[in-house]
Amino acid sequence: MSSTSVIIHRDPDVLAEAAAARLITRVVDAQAARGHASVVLTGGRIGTAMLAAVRRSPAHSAIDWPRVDIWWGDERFLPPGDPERNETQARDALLDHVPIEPARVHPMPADDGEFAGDPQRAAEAYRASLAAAAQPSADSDVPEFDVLMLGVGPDGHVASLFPEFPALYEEERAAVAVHGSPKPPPTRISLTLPSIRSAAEVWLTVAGEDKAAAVRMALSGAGPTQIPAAGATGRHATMWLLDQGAASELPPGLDRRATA
Ligand SMILES: O=C(O)[C@H](O)[C@@H](O)[C@H](O)[C@H](O)COP(=O)(O)O
Repeated sequence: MSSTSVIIHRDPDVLAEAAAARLITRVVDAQAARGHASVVLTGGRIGTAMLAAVRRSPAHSAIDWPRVDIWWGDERFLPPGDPERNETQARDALLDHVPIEPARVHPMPADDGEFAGDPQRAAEAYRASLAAAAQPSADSDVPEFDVLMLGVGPDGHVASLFPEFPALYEEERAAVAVHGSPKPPPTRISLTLPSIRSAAEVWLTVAGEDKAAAVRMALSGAGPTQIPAAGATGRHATMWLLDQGAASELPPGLDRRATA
């Protein structure tokens, strides 16, 4: 049975720091329990700010970084090293500053080499990477993700799953190419809802009043086709980590303030 928690922080900076502390603790606990940890990163401002907060935290040394696997929930299909790529921003914010094993960082392919101009083939390759890392006994085509991080757009999108887009209806493939994204750049690769839902915990980290309506709808029963964030639930836990702006339209009873 999955639980849903809503935790509200004063502002985006406190949200990023608090989410970073929560992530450090969750990774340390996962490593204590099963010897390693598998984390799925998100792009976007708050997702990247959170990674920078992990880097700044002295507690990040409590993580056994060589035993962490890093995946992505989505990626902008751009050339390697493009500053707009989620991988580039995650490396700048955190991954290039911790002793992580390069082979355990699994970026989605860039628009380059054998994948140049072919996001479908890039998505296929990422599906193969996910499947190769899946536990044979788990009868799954993705690894056991301990924490899957997501940002949320004003339209309720998560990863690169946008309202009414075909990728939302994908029930088989773990990752797909997305064309015509309303959020630039237009071509992306994204995990699908079944992959997202396979994670033990899904954390939706959301800041800003422009997201308040999407947050309200997602937590008030909207369907995932209209509000994809509504479909982003974890097997054991779904955590909505919000700042006061993103929480400003929450219905009564869903309003649990973590800080004044
Ligand atoms: O590649 C991306 O753009 C992200 O994965 C996307 O899903 C992002 O998380 C949301 O759009 C929220 O972005 P902000 O936190 O910047 O509002």
